[in-house]
Amino acid sequence: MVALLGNPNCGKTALFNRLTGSRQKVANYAGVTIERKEGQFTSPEGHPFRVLDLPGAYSLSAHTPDEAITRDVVAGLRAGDAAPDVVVCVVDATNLRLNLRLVLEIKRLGLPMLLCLNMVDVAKKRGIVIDATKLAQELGMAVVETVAVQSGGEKSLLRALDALWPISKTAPQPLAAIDAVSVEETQREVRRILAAVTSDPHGKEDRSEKIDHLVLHPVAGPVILALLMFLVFQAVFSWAEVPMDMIEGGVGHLGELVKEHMAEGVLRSLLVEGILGGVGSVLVFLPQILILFFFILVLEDCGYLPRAAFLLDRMMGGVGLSGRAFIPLLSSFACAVPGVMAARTIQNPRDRLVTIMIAPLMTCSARLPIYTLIIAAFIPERDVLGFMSLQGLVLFGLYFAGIISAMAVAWVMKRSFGSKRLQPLMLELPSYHWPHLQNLALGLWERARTFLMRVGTLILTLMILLWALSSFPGAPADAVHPPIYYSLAGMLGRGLEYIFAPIGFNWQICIALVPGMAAREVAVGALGTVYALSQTGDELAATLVPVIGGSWPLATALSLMAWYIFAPQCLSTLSVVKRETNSWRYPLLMAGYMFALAYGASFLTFRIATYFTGG
Ligand SMILES: Nc1nc2c(ncn2[C@@H]2O[C@H](COP(=O)(O)OP(=O)(O)OP(=O)(O)O)[C@@H](O)[C@H]2O)c(=O)[nH]1
Ligand SMILES: [Mg+2]
Repeated sequence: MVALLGNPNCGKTALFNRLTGSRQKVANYAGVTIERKEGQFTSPEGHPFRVLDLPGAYSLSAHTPDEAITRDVVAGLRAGDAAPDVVVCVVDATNLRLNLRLVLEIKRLGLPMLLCLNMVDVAKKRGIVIDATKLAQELGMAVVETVAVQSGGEKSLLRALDALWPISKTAPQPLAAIDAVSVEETQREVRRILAAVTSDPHGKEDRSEKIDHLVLHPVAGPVILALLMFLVFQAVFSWAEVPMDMIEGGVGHLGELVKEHMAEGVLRSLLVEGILGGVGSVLVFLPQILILFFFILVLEDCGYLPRAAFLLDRMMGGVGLSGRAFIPLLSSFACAVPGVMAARTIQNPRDRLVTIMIAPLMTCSARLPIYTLIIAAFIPERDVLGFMSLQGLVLFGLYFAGIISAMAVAWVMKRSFGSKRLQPLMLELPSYHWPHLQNLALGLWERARTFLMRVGTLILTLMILLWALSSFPGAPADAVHPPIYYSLAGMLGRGLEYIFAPIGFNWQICIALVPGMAAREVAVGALGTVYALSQTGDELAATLVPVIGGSWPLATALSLMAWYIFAPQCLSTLSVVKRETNSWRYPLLMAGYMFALAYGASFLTFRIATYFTGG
């Protein structure tokens, strides 16, 4: 077993992916990997290797939960995991000064070891010269140069691993032996080695500094950040229009085809109303999700994200959150599950807890379909001030409302959890680089795949289930309502209506809320099925937008949007919170406070909107 170890953001995962052909997440900021990941490969000489990718660590005296994973794995302290046979210590060649301390610490473990000077391409470009032979002598281990982002850039590492074969097992020294050496002593050693092997121990870089001068400027910085965010939401609406129309047209066409060629009956209803109506209405949101992720991936890969964290640190400090919370919160825009897990990189346990608790208030991508559906149905396609689309603006507002409420909740929680001390933000600012196209394409592909998998499995299953519940039992002979009204789902919806009528939800929406607990976007699919089945007579199953646009009052639409800003019911988030906090207390508290907020916000929205629209 080979373990890849090193400081955060030095390219361990990129190297792991290159060796094993896996597709673990690689991005240009510290703290991307937060779990141990295992893979395997066969070396050029045919030896089988197992390899571990680990979270980045600054030192073996772990300060955060993700660093602790790394420490425990290399020291062989993790249950069910033997200590690695070989440690490949990956270092960022442009930042040897910072990286060497960990190398020296790991060396004291006494395990067979290799040093991997990664990012030598960047180092060369910047004129940093490192004498690898000398470094190998100084450290007493083989040193290889790699470029983890180029195909073939891992060859030297493979050769070095083959040279170590066969590898015998060595037990690591106890960690106490490592802690015994003082930090000053280690630093002295680092300086001595640096002086011996490099011509330019500082490795200054001006391009990144120049960009930072503008991007981190106290006035220009926040303006740029705001503009960027704004651009993203505009793009989500305007760029997605054509592909969305195409998908919608395709699904509609398919429905027509089925109707033409199948006799009316249960199976046809399942296919058209259950599957195409439900799954199709979720599927159309693929383009918007991909556009949103295109931007997030580009920002991630070029190195802008930690700068944004830096800019927002003061704002977040105002509510008692550390800038460290930025990346977990940002990940939550994709889905709260990775967001909650990314909170492991936060040192202070209270900060970490507050970050976990507010992560689901960030608008996850599963909410995007609901928002855009309602916006498309109720917000006119108009320009504001000549250049902003009103729809994009409303979407921006909804995301913004999520952020503001998260900040408010954080403020309250910080107060009640009783933690006042604020940790200064210590964040490494990686150098900028152009996004790697391959990375980007892979990231988008992964996103599309996860989404389609979800649609094909979870959502499809729920849709079929919902269709069954909505179709049986059938309507009585003297029915005045569409058959779904008398079905099991109809009864459930009408039962829930007692609870939700005060906030303006009709029984159709109430039905959709239930499967929406498993996955929020299912609510949209469910509305698709419910309304397809609600139609009486021979009407064609029209697309959802005109149907709800014609049948809901505006106040209901606004109230539903407000509901989903908080949308308390996401089972996978609650279960990951249970896992990460190791108790039922916090997931229950989370569900409780979010339900209360959702109900309250919807109630207010509905009442105020009803008042103004004269309902
Ligand atoms: N130019 C260049 N870029 C690299 C190289 N290796 C990695 N990168 C980039 O460096 C960044 C960090 O890579 P990761 O593989 O995520 O780093 P990591 O060590 O796994 O980071 P953590 O998981 O946060 O500890 C990414 O943007 C990569 O594209 C390299 O050899 N050359
Ligand atoms: Mg990594």
